[in-house]
Amino acid sequence: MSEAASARSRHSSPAAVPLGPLEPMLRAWLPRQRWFAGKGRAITRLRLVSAVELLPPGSTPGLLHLLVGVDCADGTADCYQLLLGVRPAPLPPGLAPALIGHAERGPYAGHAVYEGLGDPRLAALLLERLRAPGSHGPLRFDRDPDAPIPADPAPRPLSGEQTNSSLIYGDSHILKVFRRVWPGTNPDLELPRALASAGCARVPAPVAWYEAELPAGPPGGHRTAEPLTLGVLQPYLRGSEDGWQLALRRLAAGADFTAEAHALGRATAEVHSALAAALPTVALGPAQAARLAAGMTARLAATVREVPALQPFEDGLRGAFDALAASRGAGVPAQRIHGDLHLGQTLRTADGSWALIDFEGEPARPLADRRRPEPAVRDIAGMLRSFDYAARSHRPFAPAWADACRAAFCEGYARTTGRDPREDPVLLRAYETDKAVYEARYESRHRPDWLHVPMAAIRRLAERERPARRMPHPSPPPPGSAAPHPHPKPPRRPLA
Ligand SMILES: Nc1ncnc2c1ncn2[C@@H]1O[C@H](COP(=O)(O)OP(=O)(O)O)[C@@H](O)[C@H]1O
Ligand SMILES: O=P(O)(O)O[C@H]1O[C@H](CO)[C@@H](O[C@H]2O[C@H](CO)[C@@H](O)[C@H](O)[C@H]2O)[C@H](O)[C@H]1O
Repeated sequence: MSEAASARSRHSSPAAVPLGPLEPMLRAWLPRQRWFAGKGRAITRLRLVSAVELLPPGSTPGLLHLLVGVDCADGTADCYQLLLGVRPAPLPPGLAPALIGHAERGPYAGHAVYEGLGDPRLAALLLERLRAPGSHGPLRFDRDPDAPIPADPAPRPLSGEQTNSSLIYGDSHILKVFRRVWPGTNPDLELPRALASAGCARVPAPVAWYEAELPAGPPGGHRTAEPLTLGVLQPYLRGSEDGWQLALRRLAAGADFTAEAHALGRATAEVHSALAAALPTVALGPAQAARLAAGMTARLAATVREVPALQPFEDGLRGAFDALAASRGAGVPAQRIHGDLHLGQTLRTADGSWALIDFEGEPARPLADRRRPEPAVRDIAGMLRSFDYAARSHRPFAPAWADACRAAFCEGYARTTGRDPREDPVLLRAYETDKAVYEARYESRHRPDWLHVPMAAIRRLAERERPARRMPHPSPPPPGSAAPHPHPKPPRRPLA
């Protein structure tokens, strides 16, 4: 792309860049975006944190990279990454759906401003930047020098529900553009890089990435020189299907999923073992267990305020967290984990193996929390909840299917690590409860029609029943990581 090759970039200081004319259109557009986290909160102010023209002023199209601070009436302040295309109005028909608005004054007067990722020319320019690393104002583009990136593959935006925005390039690579950004390396770059260095092939290895260095830090963050991770390019696993879609297809066909769940348990265990070997681990003692339980309890209280349907169950749910604090941690290892593991974060690849993706952690949690070591059971609880989600999205609800998958997943996990997660029932129940509470808030904010799914789990988890009765008792752990293990059988009793 000749434009890209010859492009200069211009970094303007916040004071010099007029967000003013763009502000009204962005105020209207931002809350409509799937990735906008401030839904339901009134925006009080937009602030320009950084602006870089990635093509020389006057280029057609122009590409404006913005970091925009969004202040809300409830006192929250987030920072979002926007890539805006700028062209003289009107937009070509193919770009019409990407329109954000028309600038009436300022340097872009008479221009249409649109979602730049929807423009193949601008998407191609972004890849060029990643192919030829270097700095553009506060933006720094990096790549793994040993990993080839093809020139000019056709880009297309990934459709579907997403926390961020992704572009697929010629079916060979996928670029995730983070939307809400924080100071500090995003675990979705940090952990896959660590896993790649450790030789773990279960996770696509980042081949290029870009960051921003803002000496003053963005709004809502500390004043820090820590870079903000903005995007990661990784190989696209062509012909793969995500675990959620696969599970739903199996359910619709009345088919078993336990072999896949078992293999998924093994894949998860492999990733956990590699992360534990590559990055620091700590043993959970009384103070850490109390801190974890306090965090879960606080999250429950905050969620009850936001989702009143939870209120009748609050005491029962809190019991799971009290039990965690009372367990005093028991020396359980805490390590870096995936942090938001569910079926939609798994890909069954063309060769039939499982890969894990999206190590960002729960998008609503502060980055510092997400980068803290935690018991691996947190991920296991996430996946167990996901089997329940799948079974509940099927009519009629298929509890035995979910139970069998949950048991198979734990057995697969145990086969690789030698420890069955069900041997830690207090921890597992606390994490499952915390996840269901998170899901209630997530669904009430993003997909109210789905709220009944976590609510069903909440009713079950709030019963003050002994946790050991929740899942079939594990078979004795195999005497070594490589020990053969019989194929999992469905439990006799449904869990729901
Ligand atoms: N390496 C990959 N190969 C193939 N598809 C991928 C890959 N990474 C992500 N995807 C697809 O993109 C979707 C969104 O990716 P994800 O990392 O979960 O983004 P987000 O954080 O925005 O939710 C996934 O559900 C999956 O379908
Ligand atoms: O966007 P992410 O994939 O990072 O994760 C968020 O969205 C998920 C939904 O898309 C949400 O997952 C919940 O719904 C799934 C079914 O759509 C289900 O498999 C998960 O178990 C359930 O938690 C996830 O919690 C949220 O962080």
